[in-house]
Amino acid sequence: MIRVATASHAYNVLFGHSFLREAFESLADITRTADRIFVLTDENVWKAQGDTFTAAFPLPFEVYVLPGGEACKSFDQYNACQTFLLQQRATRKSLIIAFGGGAVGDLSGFVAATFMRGIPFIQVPTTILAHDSAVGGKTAINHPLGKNMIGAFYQPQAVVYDIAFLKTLPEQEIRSGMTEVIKHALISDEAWLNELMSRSIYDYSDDELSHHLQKGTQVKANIVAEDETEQSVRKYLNLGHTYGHAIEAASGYGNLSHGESVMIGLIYCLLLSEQYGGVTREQTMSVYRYAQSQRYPFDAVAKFDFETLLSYMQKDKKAEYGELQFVLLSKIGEPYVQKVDVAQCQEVDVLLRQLIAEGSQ
Ligand SMILES: NC(=O)c1ccc[n+]([C@@H]2O[C@H](COP(=O)([O-])OP(=O)(O)OC[C@H]3O[C@@H](n4cnc5c(N)ncnc54)[C@H](O)[C@@H]3O)[C@@H](O)[C@H]2O)c1
Ligand SMILES: O=C(O)C(=O)C[C@@H](O)[C@H](O)[C@H](O)COP(=O)(O)O
Ligand SMILES: [Zn+2]
Repeated sequence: MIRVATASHAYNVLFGHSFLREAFESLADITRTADRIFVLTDENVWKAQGDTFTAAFPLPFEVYVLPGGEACKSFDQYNACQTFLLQQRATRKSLIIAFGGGAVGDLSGFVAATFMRGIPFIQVPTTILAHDSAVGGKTAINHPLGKNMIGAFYQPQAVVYDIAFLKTLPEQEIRSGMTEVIKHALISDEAWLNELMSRSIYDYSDDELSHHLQKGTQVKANIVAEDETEQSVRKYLNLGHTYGHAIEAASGYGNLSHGESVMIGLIYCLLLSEQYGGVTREQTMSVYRYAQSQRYPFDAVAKFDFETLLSYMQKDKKAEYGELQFVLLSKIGEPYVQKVDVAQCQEVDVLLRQLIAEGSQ
């Protein structure tokens, strides 16, 4: 169990294998005050894991099934959830369960944050990536002009992480989720990064994966306990996301996964960090070569010109007074925030494209 003690609310992240029933029985203090329970999920999750959820969940519930993946983080789906809750006569005493990956979690959290000005919710993550998204209370939907542009900081009452749900994840989602694990290592611990890079992300046993997910969750829990609303150190969790979100948004939400896009952004940030005397080219290359060997889709960068990516980067939530801010590394494990001008941004974009072109020859 990991305790997440944010300024607004403290809660637990429970880890286990096939333990949904026990986990929810242990959360009776939270569930007993709920007049109704509404499970929000998406069609892929419900198809892959709905029967298991239904068999194990110990209380009566209604379910609302959203379109699969990133498509559910839209204004239309947000509105559809609110309509469903109103038609079902949900009240301020109702409880939402977000059963799915980061997309379902982000949308459901925002629905919970705003329905009747806020009702409780519990995260039940079903992806590797959601060791990150289910913790820390960033909830959001996308806008065509930018990723996660509309949202709220709103903490769950608890997170129930049942590793058994990960068994049906497709390869692309293993890759996507492991990016955030690697990000957590990059901002906290070089030895852990090297340990991760000594193995294929596709070969972990349940216990090994659970170990890395708990380490990642702990890194995140420590940071959000210090800075819930991203005034300072929480920005470090955004390593790779300025360029990564731009790639993700430019590719049309859902075409490149979040983690695949962020991995491209991580290499961009390592190249940028080099320019400030942080990491060495050798270190950048070892992460890049590792990511290539794990089939991250670096070729996608060639589909977008720098100006298109820049227009998205300029809407990044870390940008202040018209200036771009990147999270960089002074060394592996030591992040900091740096203002970067457009010319330098472009220079590094060129470097990244060169690296990718050389790598694909
Ligand atoms: N709030 C945060 O702090 C935070 C952190 C990181 C990422 N995010 C957000 O999370 C989202 C990405 O989350 P994600 O990677 O979990 O993607 P996702 O929720 O889109 O899930 C990925 C795909 O896998 C399917 N899926 C999920 N669980 C499955 C399972 N167990 N078996 C089979 N299929 C399954 C989904 O339907 C979807 O098609 C992005 O929108 C990103 O912006 C938020
Ligand atoms: O929790 C955070 O803080 C993060 O930045 C975690 C990121 O992995 C996540 O993708 C987050 O949603 C990005 O936030 P945004 O503020 O850039 O939309
Ligand atoms: Zn992310």
